[in-house]
Amino acid sequence: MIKMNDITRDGNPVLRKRAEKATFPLSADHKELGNKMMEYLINSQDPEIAEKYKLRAGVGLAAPQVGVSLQMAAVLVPGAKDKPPLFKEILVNPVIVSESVQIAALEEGEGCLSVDKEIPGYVPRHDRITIKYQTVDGENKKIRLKDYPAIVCQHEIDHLKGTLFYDHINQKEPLKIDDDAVLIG
Ligand SMILES: CC(C)(C)[C@H](NC(=O)Nc1cc(F)cc(F)c1)C(=O)N(CC(=O)NO)CC1CCCC1
Ligand SMILES: [Zn+2]
Repeated sequence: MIKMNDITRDGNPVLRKRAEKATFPLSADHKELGNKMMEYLINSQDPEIAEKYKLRAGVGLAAPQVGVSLQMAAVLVPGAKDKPPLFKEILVNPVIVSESVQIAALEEGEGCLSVDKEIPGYVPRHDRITIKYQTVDGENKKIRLKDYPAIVCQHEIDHLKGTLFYDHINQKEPLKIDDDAVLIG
């Protein structure tokens, strides 16, 4: 199982590389990697397992964060208690094909499993996006996302381009954001 010490941290060049496109059919190793990344998210959201293995509760994990420069990311956005997840998918070769003019940001700012320090500030993103991606079985999908799931997917797709969340923060005025930006609580 993936544990915290398997997660690459800021400073590791793999986090700043543009990840390689995955080719199909996916190798057994790449399929396994996707499942392991999703398993991390599931484990990390289980209070007992997270406590036992000291896992940070994660909603998304991109392959470069486990040292593999491949265009693949697992996303697991939990739903309300005892409800199914809002969004659960392993995205292969994801591409944002359209994005709203409307800007959105998490009210609390963002963190990252690969960044150990807190970096305050709004991370401006798009409130709604349309993503095209392939599943691990090579099926082509096109989905529209908004609000928190959209933020998570933008954060993960950034990792595949070597971008980290704080690259988007206004260094001079971290808490400055468009007046009409949607703040997601
Ligand atoms: C960095 C960390 C704080 C661990 C962040 N989790 C999070 O924001 N809260 C969270 C965790 C849950 F399990 C369930 C839940 F609803 C909320 C996170 O997983 N990521 C993913 C990451 O680092 N991917 O590379 C950072 C988030 C910041 C904005 C979107 C993803
Ligand atoms: Zn991250």
